[in-house]
Amino acid sequence: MKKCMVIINPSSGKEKALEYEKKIIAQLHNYEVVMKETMGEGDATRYAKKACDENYDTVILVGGDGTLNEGINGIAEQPHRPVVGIVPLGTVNDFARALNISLDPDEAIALLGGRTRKADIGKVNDIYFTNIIAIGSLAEAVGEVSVEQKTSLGALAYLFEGVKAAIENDSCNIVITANGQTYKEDIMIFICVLTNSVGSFRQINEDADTSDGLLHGFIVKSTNTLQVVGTAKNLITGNHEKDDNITKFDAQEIQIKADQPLALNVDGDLISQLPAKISVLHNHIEFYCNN
Ligand SMILES: Nc1ncnc2c1ncn2[C@@H]1O[C@H](COP(=O)(O)OP(=O)(O)OP(=O)(O)O)[C@@H](O)[C@H]1O
Repeated sequence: MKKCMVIINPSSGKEKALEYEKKIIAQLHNYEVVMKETMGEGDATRYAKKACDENYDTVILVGGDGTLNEGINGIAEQPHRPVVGIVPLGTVNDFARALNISLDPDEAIALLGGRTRKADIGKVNDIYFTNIIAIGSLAEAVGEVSVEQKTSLGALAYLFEGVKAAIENDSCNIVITANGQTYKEDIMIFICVLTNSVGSFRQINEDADTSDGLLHGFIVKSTNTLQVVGTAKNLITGNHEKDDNITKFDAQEIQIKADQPLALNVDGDLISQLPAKISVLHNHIEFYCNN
């Protein structure tokens, strides 16, 4: 019988994640299912790695983008990589959106065990990511949103922190190298994205596909308070070309350094620091999805 490990973060989904346990087991009735509950940081990584070591066929990650990122970090390095299922219970769920997985948990559960598609996985230094790397004061502010804020405010928590950081407008100097070209910029934010869903905005990186083998980089220059709102709007609505403060490029590898200590926001959490080497692992993991 095929083996499936279900990794549930009970703190996600407004703390209702465990309610889906029975439905997942019913959906995967032809699998031997082992349930694991995370207690805190690193658990999803450890359980997912164990599933690879023990040749599980499938790993289901039940939680938000944080749980997904941790699970992928347990799988990406391993020679045997199970098919991954996602039950998205986060506030943003960018990767699930990009793979066309319903944000309705019941509909997402109905996809488990069905059609699959391979997707690219990003690597920054020795950490893996599914969706985004961000650098700059805005990226730091978003990374500092607490689990409690997200539980009570949902996506608004990100909006509050983002607006606060944009108004304070702390800039930083970074050097980015990609495709043999070097950009030395005073930035408000730099983002490197794999998919077409960025903080749930779908127009920023509309043409990207989860399996295009590319990193999509956006350098947003630091600007004066008057221009900040216009530039943010142009970024969000995909009007990059008409805004001199935004430079967009695609690459397979990006190197970034700075002369000051700068945190790296990886899939929504501050978990590393510059310097960074970012690369893409093409079609590296197979996911249950609707495509
Ligand atoms: N039992 C638990 N109680 C509290 N926190 C937990 C528990 N298990 C895991 N965590 C933590 O939850 C975080 C991940 O939460 P989640 O999956 O909701 O992602 P998220 O990044 O908060 O998602 P989103 O931003 O989309 O809401 C990780 O930091 C992890 O360490």
